[in-house]
Amino acid sequence: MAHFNPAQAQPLEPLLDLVDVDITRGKRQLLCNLNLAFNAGEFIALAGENGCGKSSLLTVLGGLAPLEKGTLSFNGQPLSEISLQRLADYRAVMAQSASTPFGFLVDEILQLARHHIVESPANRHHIIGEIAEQFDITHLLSRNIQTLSGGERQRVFLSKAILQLLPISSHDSLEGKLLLLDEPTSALDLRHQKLVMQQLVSLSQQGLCIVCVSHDLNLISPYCSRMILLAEQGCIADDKPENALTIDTLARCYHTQLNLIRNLDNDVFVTH
Ligand SMILES: Nc1ncnc2c1ncn2[C@@H]1O[C@H](COP(=O)(O)OP(=O)(O)OP(=O)(O)O)[C@@H](O)[C@H]1O
Repeated sequence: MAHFNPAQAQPLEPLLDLVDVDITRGKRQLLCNLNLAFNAGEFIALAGENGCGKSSLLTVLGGLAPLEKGTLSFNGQPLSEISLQRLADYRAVMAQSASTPFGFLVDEILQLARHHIVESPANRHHIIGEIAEQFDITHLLSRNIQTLSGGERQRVFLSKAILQLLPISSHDSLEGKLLLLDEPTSALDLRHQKLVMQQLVSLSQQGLCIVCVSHDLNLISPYCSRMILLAEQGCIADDKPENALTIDTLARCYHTQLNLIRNLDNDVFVTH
């Protein structure tokens, strides 16, 4: 896969540009006058307390919910003007409780992810096989999705979202594409948490922009390139994780006293 170097890239505009956006759900204004820009090759963690609007923001970023106020452009074009069919080539979303009401086989679900891509069956089989190996689901390919454990299912739906975006040729870059993940590691054991984080870093190094909602700050901090903390109806920190996470931002986010430990590499760890 082509290697993407963000330092060499000189994008004229961000991949995703959010200007003065409000998000309201029911009678509650969740986010107000939000301004954010996301670029190719970034791995961005999105954190904040329960109910602050992370999933709602993700659905807006993915073009799955209309904008009430503000503008949102994707690759320089208003997101609302891009058809869902075309959007499927450029952005994939993994919802918090991704599931299916039908008893598909895992392999069938992964094949569905590439239905919009014109490629040979052999190519499709090869790419699915590679991703299945990377996310440790090869042994699950012939299983009924409804019989899988929570963590197994989570790895299948994460693989599906990634397969939707992978180019036909491994020589093509993932630059210009966006992966939106809502708590993709919440059901994973330690080995699979680490495996998923390493794979996400690798994909972002190939140019993919990843926005990942997570409550597990200690898991994601050493891997993400940027951390956004949502609180007080907006973004209260947007920086490298070691700068975004402070006693003050954590207290504003979670309304409780938390402690921070820094290691020699300046990685930060949050403790109670
Ligand atoms: N359709 C809806 N109607 C009314 N309220 C809604 C609707 N959708 C979401 N909400 C409310 O909006 C708030 C934000 O929800 P959202 O799912 O975005 O939060 P979140 O930050 O992702 O939370 P969590 O960490 O618990 O996943 C919540 O209080 C939720 O109850």
